[in-house]
Amino acid sequence: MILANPSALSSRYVPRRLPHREPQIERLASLFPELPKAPFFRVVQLIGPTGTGKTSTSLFFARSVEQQSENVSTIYVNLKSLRSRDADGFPWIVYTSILSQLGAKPSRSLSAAEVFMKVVGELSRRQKKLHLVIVDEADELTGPRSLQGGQIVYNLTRLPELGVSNVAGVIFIARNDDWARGLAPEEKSSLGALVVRFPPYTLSQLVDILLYRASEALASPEALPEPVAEYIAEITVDMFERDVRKALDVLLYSALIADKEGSDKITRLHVTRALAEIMGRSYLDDDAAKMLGRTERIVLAAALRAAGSSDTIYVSEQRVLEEAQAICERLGIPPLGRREIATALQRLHDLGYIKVSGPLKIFVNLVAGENVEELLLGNTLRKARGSYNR
Ligand SMILES: Nc1ncnc2c1ncn2[C@@H]1O[C@H](COP(=O)(O)OP(=O)(O)OP(=O)(O)O)[C@@H](O)[C@H]1O
Repeated sequence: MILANPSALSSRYVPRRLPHREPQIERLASLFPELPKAPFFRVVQLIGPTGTGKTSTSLFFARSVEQQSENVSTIYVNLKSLRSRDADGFPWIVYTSILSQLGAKPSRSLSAAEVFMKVVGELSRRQKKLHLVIVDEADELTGPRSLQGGQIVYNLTRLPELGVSNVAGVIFIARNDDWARGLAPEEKSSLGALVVRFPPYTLSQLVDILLYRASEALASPEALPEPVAEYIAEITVDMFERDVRKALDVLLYSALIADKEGSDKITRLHVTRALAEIMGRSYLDDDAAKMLGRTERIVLAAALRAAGSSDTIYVSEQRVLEEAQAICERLGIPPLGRREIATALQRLHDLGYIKVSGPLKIFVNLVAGENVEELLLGNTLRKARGSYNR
């Protein structure tokens, strides 16, 4: 089996190394220089788009501090997974989650404010321990939740003022700076200005990360040839806004497909098939086909033909153009102009049948039955024959 250690590709797994996140880890360490000894309370924000390693970096840092001293203990809350529809109930759930991580039993009869005071009491009671609080998906806190919702940011950032001396700090993780804009003014000011930024990974960084993660999860390094890792990285840049989580999902699915086939390595074809599964391709039926104009039908049929005869997931605009002219010739109609084809491609992109990432990269995001050409071109063909017969 290629996939020797699938859990090493799971989203909860924090790897032993985080290539290309060394600067962020060092910056975090520099913001908490006293750890794992005496605490000096700090509030830090980790900001960056999806899949840039924010959560992993925070947990990696926490783990390295915990390894230096058994007195250090991390409290991690993910606000998305605790999300509650009831804004008033939300802080109660958050404080309750913190309380249970401190080993105390929450009680339903307490209000959110009372549970928070219990958290303060528990922290003060555990003087031998030094805590680091990580609040992930902090974007969930903005707006009414922060104001009506028990002022979670306000409370957590004022722990020292409440007499808690054994919390080293709170790390808030969010996707962009806007999250703080929705906070109440007093909460915003308590956040301070310590921000660690997470820029999206570059293509070559994605390749490095894929090869490293594959080395932990796959049976041998040969199971993921470098050109295939580059191919996954390219797809991640073009289609998934450089989100490394998506790259790892494609790697995991590709490895599963390769294993099912009994292959000893992952190929581009496995990646292509994995991608189709992940993207949940659209399905073209009769009704959907009726919504398309004649040029769009011809161009879509051309893109499907080009994709069918290609060994990569992309086709170029030039290949679509050649196929489209061949179809026009067969239909006995004048060839389509470049501009006409470009407009049709844009509309097909807007409808989600294809994804255009430049003239060389058109991905056909469509599953079609065997009769797809009849579905797309049947009418045009019959009309063309009719006018020919007349
Ligand atoms: N530099 C890296 N090296 C190895 N794996 C990484 C690296 N960065 C991220 N990953 C992996 O990518 C996945 C997503 O990372 P993580 O959850 O840390 O991103 P995030 O920025 O917090 O995303 P989100 O904003 O969606 O929560 C995880 O499985 C993580 O282990």
